[in-house]
Formats: sequence, structure tokens, C-alpha cells
Amino acid sequence: MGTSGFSWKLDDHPKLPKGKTIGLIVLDGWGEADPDQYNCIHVAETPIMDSFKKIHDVLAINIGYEFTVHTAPEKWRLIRAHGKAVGLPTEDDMGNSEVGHNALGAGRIYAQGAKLVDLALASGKIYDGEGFKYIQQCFDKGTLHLIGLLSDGGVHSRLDQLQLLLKGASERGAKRIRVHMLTDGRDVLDGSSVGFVETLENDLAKLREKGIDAQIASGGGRMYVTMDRYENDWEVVKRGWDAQVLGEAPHKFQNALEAVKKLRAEPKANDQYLPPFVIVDGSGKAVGPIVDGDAVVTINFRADRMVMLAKALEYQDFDKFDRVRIPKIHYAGMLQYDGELKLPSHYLVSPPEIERTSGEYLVHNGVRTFACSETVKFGHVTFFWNGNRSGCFNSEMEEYVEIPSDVGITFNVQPKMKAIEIAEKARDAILSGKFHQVRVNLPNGDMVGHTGDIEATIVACKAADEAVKMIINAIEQVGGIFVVTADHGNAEDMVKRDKKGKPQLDKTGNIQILTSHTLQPVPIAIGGPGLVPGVRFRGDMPTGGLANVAATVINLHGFVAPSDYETTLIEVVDH
Ligand SMILES: O=C(O)[C@@H](CO)OP(=O)(O)O
Ligand SMILES: [Mn+2]
Ligand SMILES: [Mn+2]
Repeated sequence: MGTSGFSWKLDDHPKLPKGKTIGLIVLDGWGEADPDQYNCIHVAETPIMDSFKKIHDVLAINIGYEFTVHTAPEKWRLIRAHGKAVGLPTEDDMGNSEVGHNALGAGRIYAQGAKLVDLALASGKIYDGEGFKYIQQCFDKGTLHLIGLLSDGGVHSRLDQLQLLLKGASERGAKRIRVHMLTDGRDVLDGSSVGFVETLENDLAKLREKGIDAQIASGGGRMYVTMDRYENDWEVVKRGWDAQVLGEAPHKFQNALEAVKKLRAEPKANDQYLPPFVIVDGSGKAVGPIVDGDAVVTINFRADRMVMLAKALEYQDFDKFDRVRIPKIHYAGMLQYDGELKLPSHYLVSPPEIERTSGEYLVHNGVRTFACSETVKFGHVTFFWNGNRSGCFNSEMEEYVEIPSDVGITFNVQPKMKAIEIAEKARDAILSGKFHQVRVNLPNGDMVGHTGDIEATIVACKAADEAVKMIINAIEQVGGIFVVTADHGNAEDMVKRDKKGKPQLDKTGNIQILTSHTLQPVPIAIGGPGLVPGVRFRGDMPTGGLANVAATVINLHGFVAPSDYETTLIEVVDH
């Protein structure tokens, strides 16, 4: 920190002991909503998660399973996980893993990428920064390439920001612009790609009227092209590289609208998984490969699914796939995506300065931590948790375990994912007695929820509940404490609704499946035999959110939380 007088030392909590083992479980995409057939959490058998909500008069309850859960009515509540509570621009912004885990781990609410980019564009400061000046150096002779998610979902990127950047860059000297678009269908309805392409094409046509040579150059579905994360499957990034840099793809079209419409018409096609395509001119030549002297901007503000491409674009030493040709470019990210790796080294907007996270404090105060998930969510409980930094703070105090995810499948075919494997690792870590905090992310509700497959999502929710049971069982055995919560909603609502909450029908009278996250609150439950009697959720914090969890957990480890953290959710009453 460099601030004089700063100390990592946390004060002892006056009433709560140190040394308890805390099982900290984040259910990804697990919100609370009214029960109906599209609420997969409600439909699924989830006895453990249900038990936390039940009203009981006694502290220890037996819920009819082979172990006892210690809980009580004042040990379950809902917290906010979307909009301003997690640093997003408006209350209409659904939560997501990045902002959710940042808030959970950092204990404070930071203006997040979406908001920071909005502000930088509105004030024009984005054009005064080092990053823009760096790419601007190529505008005279080279092409400006914009690569990213074409969507108004607001999770990874936003179309209006792309539109402003196109305008701003063209007004500041960009003469030749190529957009490499990725279709969404995950943060927005499947099929919405067509409308987004139309909007973008209109904008590009207007630029062309002004004499700027602006076109879409390539595309593909976000889950199949470019936007992999945590190095799960480099083939995804390679497909993008081939189209964007080399101008090669199995599908060639003369315009992007035709491309998206035709590729969507294939059986089982959807926006998330559209195959890669390139746009070619009348002679069949790709209109926009990335070549020496060009500028490249990755327009997503969110980090996880841009880091791999950023590495491919920036690193000299790179062996993840054969890049064939490595263009000499000026590359900038919309944000810097990894604070530890300083990747990319040039960026248009500075990321939120998330520092002094709970993980770092706890390490400095002797709390030994184990964190685990499977690949697709591994960075959530490590990288996002620690404020978008890869690696641990102190490898002697922390152990991070990644269970390899299945590759090349959509998770509705494997809805149990690695939930039990994650729970087994957590169980073993708890029983080993080596750790004070055992932290996991259970991906099922979210990853399967994103497929839009309701039956599979029900299976997924059940699997996550079984994993919670295994972890809590271990906590019971060691006399520990559990904290079970979620990062945002998803599986609790799988249908698009009208303003009154009724399922909305499309033109053909079918319901519209909601693959995205939601605006719903998420549960938090605390319990376990190690919880001091008299600990309960405070009644004076009705608007508590994810950022209040860090102070709560720090308290349960026996410390007073740093004074600038959002307040704790718990109090200790005399018993
Ligand atoms: O898959 C992702 O990238 C997002 C949705 O766009 O989900 P989550 O925030 O849960 O990681
Ligand atoms: Mn999530
Ligand atoms: Mn998700």
C-alpha cells in the first residue's frame, strides 16, 4: 500500500474465537425467486439448501439426513447481488461472476469495468489516455481492429460502448476499421445476434458515408470462438485467431448479417456456439486480417474471457497453439485484465483498483486457506476473489486446487459437472486440519443454467445441493462453521418474463428461454457447531449485499474487519 502507518494486522474480535475451520461455499448462479416450473432450484430436490431457510426453534436441527445441521431462522437471509450493490452502472444490470466474486472477496463496492468505461467515454478521457494514444499511432497507415462481444448484456461488453468508440476513434483519425464480432446468446436472448449485427452494420454504413472504410471482418459464437477462460480449451482461442488474424475460417460470407442468419439456420445452431466465419470481398479475399502496423483493441471490459486472447496477442513466447503469423501491432485492452500479470500492458481505461482484499488480510493474520473449483470457475474463487490477480499471496499459507473441467461439451450433457469432486477436495481439506478457510465455487446452477436446458438445470441444482451436503458434513465433523452463499442468480429463473412476471411468449407462442443471469437476490446461510451461540444476522441491514460478506467472514475467523470494509452482516447477542 505504501500508506504510512498502514498495518495488515486485524484487531481481535471481542466475542468471536479464532482458529475455527470455515467452509465457504459459493453456489454459482443460485438466486432466490418465487417458486414455479421455471425455477429449477425450486423444482430440483435441494434438501440441504432448503433446510437453511426453515424456521426452527432450536439451534441444532436434524433434517433427516445422516448428519445434523446447526442452524436457526436468523442464520439465513437474502442479499443483493446485482446493480449498484456490486458496482454496476444501474439497477437494471444483472449480477455476474466477476463483480460478484470481486465484492465477496474484497468486501467493498468498486465502480466496475462497465461503469468505468461509461464514465471514460462520456467525459472523453478515454481518448486522452496512454492506451488510446498508443493505438492512434497506427491510424495513419494501419487498420484499427475491434474484437469483442456484440451484446448489450453488460456482463462482458456493451454495444453502446462499441458504438461510441467507433465514433470517437473515427473522429480521431482512424480511417480503416474492422470489427471482429462475437455473438452472445448467453447474457441476452438467443437469436438477438441478428438485431445487434443490424445495428452495427447501420453504424458502419454511416461511417462509410463519411469516407471511413469500416466493415465487419469476422465473427463466431462466444463459447466456440475466442472467449474461453482459465485456459480450459485453447482451441477456442485458436479458432478466433485464425479468423481474426489470419483471415481464415471454414465459413466465408460477403456480409455479416447473411453470415449470422445462415449459420443460425443450421440444425441446433445458437448464438453462443456459432462457428467462426470471415467476411470476404468479391474475389474471395478476407477483408480484414490483422497485419503488421495495425492497431487492435479488445473491447470487452470483463477480464476472464479476454485474458487468453490478450496473451496470444501480446506474448512473444507463446506455445498454446501455432499462431502461424505474429503481426507487429499496437494492442490495447479496453481495460487491463490481469493486475498481477499486467496484461495487457496497454489499455484504454484503468481497471478498478481492488486492493487489500480479504484473502490478503487473512493471510497476513495467520489464516490458512484452501480454494478449489473446476477449471471453468477456478479463477472465480482465486483470481476474481483476490481482485483480478492470478496466483496466491503466500504459497505457504494458501493452496489453490483446480479440477479439470470437461472440454468441448455444453454442460447440459454433464449437468453434475465436477460438483462432487470439488466437494471431495473440500472435505479432505477440511478434515486435514491444515486450513482455516476452505473456499469453493460450485458451478452447476450457472453453467447448466446458461445452456437454457431446464431438465438439465434441475439435475445440476440437485448435484450442487449434494456437494453442499458433503462439505457441511465435514464441517460438522471438525466443529467448524459454514457460510453458504451465491454470486448472482441464474437457475432460479429460466424464462423471460413480462413486467408482471408472467412468462413472455414469442411470435410463435412459445416461451422464451432465459439463458442469462438475473436480477434476483441470493441467499446466505451461516451455521455449524463452531458458530458461537448468539451469532445471528443483524436486523438493521435490509439492503445488505455481497460486499458485506467479507467482513462477516473475517469476523467468523475471529477478527474485526478493516474499517473501510462494508459492514458485517452478523452480530453476537448474549446467550
Ligand atoms: O459465462 C460467463 O462468462 C458469464 C456470463 O456471460 O457467467 P459468469 O458471470 O457466471 O461467469
Ligand atoms: Mn457466476
Ligand atoms: Mn454465469
